[in-house]
Amino acid sequence: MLPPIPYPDDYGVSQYYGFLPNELPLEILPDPYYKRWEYVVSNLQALLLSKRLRHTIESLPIVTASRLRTPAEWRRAYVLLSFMTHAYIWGGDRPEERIPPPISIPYIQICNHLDLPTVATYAGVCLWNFKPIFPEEPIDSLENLSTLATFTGSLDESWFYLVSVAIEARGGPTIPLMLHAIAAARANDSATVIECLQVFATRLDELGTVLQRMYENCDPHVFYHRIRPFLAGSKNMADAGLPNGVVFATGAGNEPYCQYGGGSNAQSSLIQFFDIVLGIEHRPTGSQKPSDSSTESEAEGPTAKPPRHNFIHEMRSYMPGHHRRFLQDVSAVANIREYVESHKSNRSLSLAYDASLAMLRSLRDKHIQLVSRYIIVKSRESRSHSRSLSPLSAPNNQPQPLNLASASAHKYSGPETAKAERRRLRGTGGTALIPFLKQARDETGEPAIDAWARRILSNGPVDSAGEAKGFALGKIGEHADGELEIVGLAGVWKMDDSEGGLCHW
Ligand code: HEM
Ligand SMILES: N[C@@H](CC(=O)c1ccccc1NC=O)C(=O)O
Repeated sequence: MLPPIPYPDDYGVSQYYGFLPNELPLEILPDPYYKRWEYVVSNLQALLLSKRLRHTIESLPIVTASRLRTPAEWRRAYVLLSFMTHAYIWGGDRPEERIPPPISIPYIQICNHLDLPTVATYAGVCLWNFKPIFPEEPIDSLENLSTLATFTGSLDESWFYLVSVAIEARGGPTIPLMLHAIAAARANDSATVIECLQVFATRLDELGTVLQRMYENCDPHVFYHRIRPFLAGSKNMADAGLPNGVVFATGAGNEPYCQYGGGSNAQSSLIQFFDIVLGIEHRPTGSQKPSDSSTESEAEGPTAKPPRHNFIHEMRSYMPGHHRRFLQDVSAVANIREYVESHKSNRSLSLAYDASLAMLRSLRDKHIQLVSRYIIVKSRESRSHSRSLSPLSAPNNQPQPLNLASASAHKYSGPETAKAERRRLRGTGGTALIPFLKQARDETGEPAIDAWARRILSNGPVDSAGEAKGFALGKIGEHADGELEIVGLAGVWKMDDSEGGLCHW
């Protein structure tokens, strides 16, 4: 018996808005018991700039989660506590590692309830932190979206979150669409699978267009120096002044240090849903695609290495529990890749599938460009700027603040070492940025390459013009020395007999 195809409503996933809540986020908690949280968050920017934020939070009366009622209230409370916690940690001259009881106590309760870690995740800053400008109009357009909470009060920060909200809203309808495709593949209804894949590819293409609207209102300088520092977590933050992580002090005594990665769009269940339905596998960062023979020995041999860090999978533990379980259950039924591979002669099916892969890959390409402009370029600029200032030219010759949020995204301490730069160029989860993102992009094209490789091996590769026979997305050519080369979605592949066939070049 095949497992049932998950029904989105059972997991708090909307048929229309996907992982955005079906009911709009609350703009305010209705119970006046929580009014002080609301006051603090609505004045966050002023409290931060005037350096009154920490004292204000320390002086709050302790209120617990006991009066939260509806799911929307729990989500609003998570947003409020996430913003307060990050403002508290990063909103001073130095980061503060001890979170005081007025926020620790309710934050732990709320996160337990929602099955989330005690850190500002993508759900807290994006999914549950928006409102439509005109409530009767659709939320899948940036023109109709506004944010609820921000650290800086800037349009740049709002826009940074809202681009993701618009992507989630525009991508939401692909969830029922692709679940329908899974059901159609089960029923061997290839015409429906093709139709769904075609609509899916078009939608993915639209999401790329929305992604590129980031440049319109989010300035890379503001992002890198003013916004990003507040989104940092407590993991790998020694350079920023949190060598051990943070402690959520509840008054019980002996509370442990904990370390969590900061917010990241890698925590978006929607993007992971795309990978899952298309059968895209993401390997641990830095590991090659195993050949059939090497898998076994790697897993079981006497010199078996411990499994490597798989950042994308780890990010599922930063998703709300319901969403994480939805992805798990969709993984158990995802059959499209297998269906396409077992119907190789159906060219329309392969084309529609490969087009979806190509669109998702192109989304990742656009994203890499965004990361270069918003992080890599900005971080290099800061480095050359700090080189041009000698440490002795600092005002009053005082040690410079370690704080990520008030100064810039890395500490000022004179010329930076190569090691420090490498560290800084890691994402919120400590991944070596560009290689990680490029690997994720390349893995997106792999199922298409696999399908080509198999077809080539069984059918013979090229026609007289050196073009692939009927392959839309790759070109196959023969070099003068007789070597076969395929320029595919994921790069260049060559036939190498010593490697046992087609291999990535
Ligand atoms: C200025 C805007 C953005 C910047 C600077 C940025 C930066 C990053 C960074 C540094 C990572 C590496 C993982 C980490 O450490 O967090 C990442 C991952 C990721 N980002 Fe973004 N991001 C931005 C916007 C977006 C948006 C709007 C999307 C929505 C499609 C997105 C989707 C992803 C995904 C899916 C990953 C995981 C890697 C993958 O699956 O390819 N990002 N981003
Ligand atoms: N990973 C990004 C941060 C990031 O993408 C992000 C963080 C919190 C909420 C949303 C995010 N992404 C895009 O809207 C960074 O390292 O700067």
